[in-house]
Amino acid sequence: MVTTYTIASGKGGTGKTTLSVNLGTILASYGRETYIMDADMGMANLGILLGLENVPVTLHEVLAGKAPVSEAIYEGPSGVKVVPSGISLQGFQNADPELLRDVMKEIVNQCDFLIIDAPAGISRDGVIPLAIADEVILVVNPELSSMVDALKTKILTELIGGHVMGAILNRATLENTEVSVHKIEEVLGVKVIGLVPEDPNVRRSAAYKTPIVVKYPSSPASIEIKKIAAKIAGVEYKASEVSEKSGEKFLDRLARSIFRSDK
Ligand SMILES: Nc1ncnc2c1ncn2[C@@H]1O[C@H](COP(=O)(O)OP(=O)(O)OP(=O)(O)O)[C@@H](O)[C@H]1O
Repeated sequence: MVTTYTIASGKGGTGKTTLSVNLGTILASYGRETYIMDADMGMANLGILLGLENVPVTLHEVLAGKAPVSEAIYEGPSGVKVVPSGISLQGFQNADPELLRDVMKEIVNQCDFLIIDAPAGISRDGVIPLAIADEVILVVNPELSSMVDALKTKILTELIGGHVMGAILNRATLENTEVSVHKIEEVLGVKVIGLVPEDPNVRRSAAYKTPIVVKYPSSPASIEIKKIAAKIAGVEYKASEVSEKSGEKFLDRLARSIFRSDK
């Protein structure tokens, strides 16, 4: 069974951390033992999104050989386990990304799912998460530049022996979408496994240091993230609330506009 997913993109700011935190939270809510690990060690913000920015031990200390991974595991919403990276530059400099594989192996032994939030770009610490995951999921924004960077990341992943499972189109809107799903699938050569709309509640929930799927579970982005998590877990997604069902009507319109054929 696939257990380790790296959420990557190439371009920065596409929504990797947001999706890692929220997918991890939903997978944990299914009662599956789920870990989220912040491999974006230079620009760590997974811990910040969950209010864990001041914890004493992080992945930095683990990768510097100063602490066992068991001391860097914290409990998040729905019982998801979180391994944050530290926010200090010194901590980043002391961390050896080569040890990431060993840390991952230790975690994989105790979980159903491990979600790795990868850094942007193709630095050494960015390449390792692409190689060690069972599957890489690319996060793409509806812009050509984002698609080009995702393509580079896909090529790199395959060069180093990794595998890309699919792409998530994040921050999709009805109005400004430079690329359709068809185009993304054609260019990247992978399936689009989800379409997450631009949603102001993503930022609002970040301000509350709470995943949107917890703070605003019926918001359009939450609904789509739940559908993606259901696909990953191999369970059927069921809209649970009336507001969730009405949110789906908007999402249907969005999907129709973005799935348009532009061959
Ligand atoms: N679907 C969305 N709707 C609205 N805002 C979003 C959405 N997804 C992400 N954002 C916002 O975009 C910004 C970048 O998101 P995030 O930090 O998750 O990206 P990232 O890819 O992890 O960034 P980095 O490459 O810097 O680590 C954040 O301010 C976040 O709130």
